[in-house]
Amino acid sequence: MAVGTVLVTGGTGYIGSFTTLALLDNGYDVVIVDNLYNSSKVAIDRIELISGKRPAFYEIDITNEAALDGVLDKHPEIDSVIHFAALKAVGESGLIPLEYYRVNVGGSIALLRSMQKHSISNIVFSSSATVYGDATRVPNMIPIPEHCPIGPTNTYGQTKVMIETVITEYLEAERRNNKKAGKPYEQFNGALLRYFNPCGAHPSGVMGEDPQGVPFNLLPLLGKVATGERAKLTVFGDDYASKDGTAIRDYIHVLDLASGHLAALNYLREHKPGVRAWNLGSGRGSTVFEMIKAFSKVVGRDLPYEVAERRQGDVLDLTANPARANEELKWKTQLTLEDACADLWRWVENNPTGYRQDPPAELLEALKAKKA
Ligand SMILES: O=c1ccn([C@@H]2O[C@H](COP(=O)(O)OP(=O)(O)O[C@H]3O[C@H](CO)[C@H](O)[C@H](O)[C@H]3O)[C@@H](O)[C@H]2O)c(=O)[nH]1
Repeated sequence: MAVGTVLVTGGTGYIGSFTTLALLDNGYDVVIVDNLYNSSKVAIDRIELISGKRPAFYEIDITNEAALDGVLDKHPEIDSVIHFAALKAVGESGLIPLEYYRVNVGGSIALLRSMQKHSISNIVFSSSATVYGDATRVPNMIPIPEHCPIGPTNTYGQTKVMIETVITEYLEAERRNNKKAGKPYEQFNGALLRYFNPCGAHPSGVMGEDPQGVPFNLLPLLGKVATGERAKLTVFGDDYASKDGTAIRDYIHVLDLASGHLAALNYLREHKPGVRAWNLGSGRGSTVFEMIKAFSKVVGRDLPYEVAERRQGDVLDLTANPARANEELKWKTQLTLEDACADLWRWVENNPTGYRQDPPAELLEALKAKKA
């Protein structure tokens, strides 16, 4: 029998698909809802290829409360939710803020309302380190602990803060109201997972990030330079107060990030802590130049770049203090930057069009041999 059944919203996306894989590999059953806006259904085939298990899937928009109700009616076995479904492009969020609030905040409210109607009371939420904004504005806050003051610098980050607030106030009210009425209340629990910079792919080379449009994150762009799809990388600013002038981020392998979700879910179920935020990062900062060097090394040649102006809204340093997750969730990153670069390159080199083509036969053979 399954350990439990989890509704994963946005489960065909990059982090959602890897978390689904981690859940299936650890005895959970999974039901995915996703509108495929920035993802592909093929991710489900790859999850099955690797895990031997297929999650249930419903093509549903997170803002459609009636449709969510329908899925929860059909799956009374669902006892927890991991919520990824959202729009996530920082630049775009400033251009169409209403759409970001409608989908991200409105979608989360629809989900919580549907959960409430179906007495599902555990939620793990995909938040972001972007809620901290420029942590260098506060003395002694790098590496960033969870008590660092919140201060997002863009609309996308603002939606994450608002969703954290909605989840917190909702769950705390449920606990309070039920306690007052003499009813059980400890079942209402929430994890706010603030991720730093997710990267990497599955080591098999058959599963990775497959954004539908033009990527805007550093590592996917470096991948495109390596395959020749882009002539060079543009480095956004070399006049930051870092050792080489480029900005510092805490890059975390997507497999580690996925296991962080599993650890948080297990913690909620076991310890019933109410609502709690955890940073998911490695605690190690790397500059843009260090990333170019690390990725060039796995590709086997120097990747071309040019330095341009800083990108608007970028901050000097987003490095996690992951001590709380290390201690409470008994979770810490296991994989290195070199692992992430090697796995990303294997994915990109073998699947230049992402999920739009089958992976090479030799990768499938290797996967089969490994499973046998
Ligand atoms: O072409 C590029 C792309 C990025 N960078 C630099 O590389 C670093 C990382 O940039 P990413 O766009 O990969 O990541 P961000 O730190 O900007 O973004 C992360 O934080 C964001 C909020 O700040 C969102 O949460 C986003 O999903 C998450 O990946 C930054 O210093 C950026 O300036 C470049 O130099 N050139």
